[in-house]
Order: sequence, then C-alpha cells, then structure tokens
Amino acid sequence: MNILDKIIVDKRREVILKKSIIPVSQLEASVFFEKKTISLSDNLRKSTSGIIAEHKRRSPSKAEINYSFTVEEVTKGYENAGACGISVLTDGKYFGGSLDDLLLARATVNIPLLRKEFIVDEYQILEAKAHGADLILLIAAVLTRDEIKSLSEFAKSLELEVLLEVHNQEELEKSIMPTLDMIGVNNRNLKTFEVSLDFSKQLAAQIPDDFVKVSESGISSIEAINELKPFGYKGFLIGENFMKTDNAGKAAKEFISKL
Ligand SMILES: O=P(O)(O)OC[C@@H](O)[C@@H](O)c1c[nH]c2ccccc12
Repeated sequence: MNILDKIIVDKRREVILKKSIIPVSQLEASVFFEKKTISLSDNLRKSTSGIIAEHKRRSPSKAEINYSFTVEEVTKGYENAGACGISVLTDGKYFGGSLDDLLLARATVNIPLLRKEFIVDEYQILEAKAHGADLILLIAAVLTRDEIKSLSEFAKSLELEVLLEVHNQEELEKSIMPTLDMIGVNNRNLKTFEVSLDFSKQLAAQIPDDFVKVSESGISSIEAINELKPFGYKGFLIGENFMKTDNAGKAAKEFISKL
C-alpha cells in the first residue's frame, strides 16, 4: 500500500470514531456557522503575489519541519507578511496538526483559512466550518467524480469555497465541475513524493479559465513563481520553505516583498 492509501484507511477509521462521540448537532452549534466566509479566490484574483502560506509541523516526506512555533506566531506572521490566505494542516498522525490549530488560527487572523485535510466524508466539512475555515481541500487522487460532486456541493451549501487538488490529466478530467472555485496542481506526487514544477506547467493549459489556478508544493524561490505565472497561475501554496526557518512570518514577509 502506498502512503496515500494508508492515510485514507486511517482517516476513514478516524471519522467513524469521531462521529460516534461528537454529534453533527454539536458541530452545527458552533458560532462559525453564523460567520461570513472570506473568499480566497477573490483575494487571489486581486493579488500580485498570490501566496497561500501553510502551517505545517511535519509531513510523511519530512519527519520534522518545525515544532517550536506557536500557531499564533506563525499565522499572525503570515497575515502581517501579506499572505492571501493560510493553509492549516489538521491531520494529526502524519502531519502533526489538529482542529485546535485551525481554531487558534481563526482566533488570530482575519484572512481566509483553508482546512488542509484528507476529506472523505461530509462530517469533516462540518468540522471545518465549525472550527472557522473559509475553504476546504478536496484531493482528486482519493475521490471518485461522484464524491467530488457531493462533497463540493455540501461545502458550497455551507458557504465554504473549494480548492480541488489534482496531480495528472486523468484526475483533472474527471473532476471539472462548477462547484469548484480553485484548481490546484500538486507538484508533489503524494504516492511517491517526487516533486517537480513541471506538473504545474504541463497541466496549466487544460484547466478552464473559470477556475483560479493554484500551484502547490515544492516552491522555494521567487524564480519558481516567475516561471509559473506565465502559465496562468494566480495562487502559490508554500509550506516547508517558510516553516523550516526560525521565523516563518519573517521568511514569508521577505519572500512576498520581492513579488
Ligand atoms: O511544504 P511545501 O512543499 O511547500 O507544500 C505545501 C503544500 O502544498 C503541501 O503541504 C500539500 C499539498 N497538498 C497536500 C495534501 C495533503 C497534505 C499536504 C499537502
């Protein structure tokens, strides 16, 4: 089994267990169901930098990136740096994140927050909403077209935006539908960890213009962004490059000031 399949097996178990102790009614009682969503796609369309900065402590491909920051320090720093939005990893086992991280981020900043998670069930979308997210990620590699349709429709019914992640042409073709707001090309193959900006470059022309194009992962230089922009990318998701420094906010600020 590849790592992505393992993560999904664990995730399905996790969701079943969580459903058994926290009922949907409890999630729906959250104040965030009353809160207006902040649109990441609007921010990206208007921005000249397009940076979505990620809070990421570790990953399956890198055992430890940074455990010494607080969520408040990182997210405040990203907001001050001028990021268009922040991605918060909430998976615990593989990424060292939690829904509490999302809640603390929400209490700290007023820019769009992405719940970065392996979503396989509507329940996780309710959790995202209940913890203050403005948008969710759906990963085409682990979902059927019908699942992408029903999960994205459910997200839209809660006024959440949807970022759909693809890694190849087949995933892109099966996924295109009007309930998506942004399409992200992951430069990292989640099954093999191979990273190359060529994945973004090769798929760009096939992403219809109605969707904001986002390039995700493995971006560590201004040159990379300048290479990707002519392909129509408006958003750039960056985690490790900021989190591996001793001041993620400062690193993001220096980076964004050069764009
Ligand atoms: O740290 P990087 O290489 O800048 O990557 C950030 C982000 O794109 C990456 O964390 C990511 C992209 N898609 C995902 C899906 C699940 C978990 C994580 C991810």
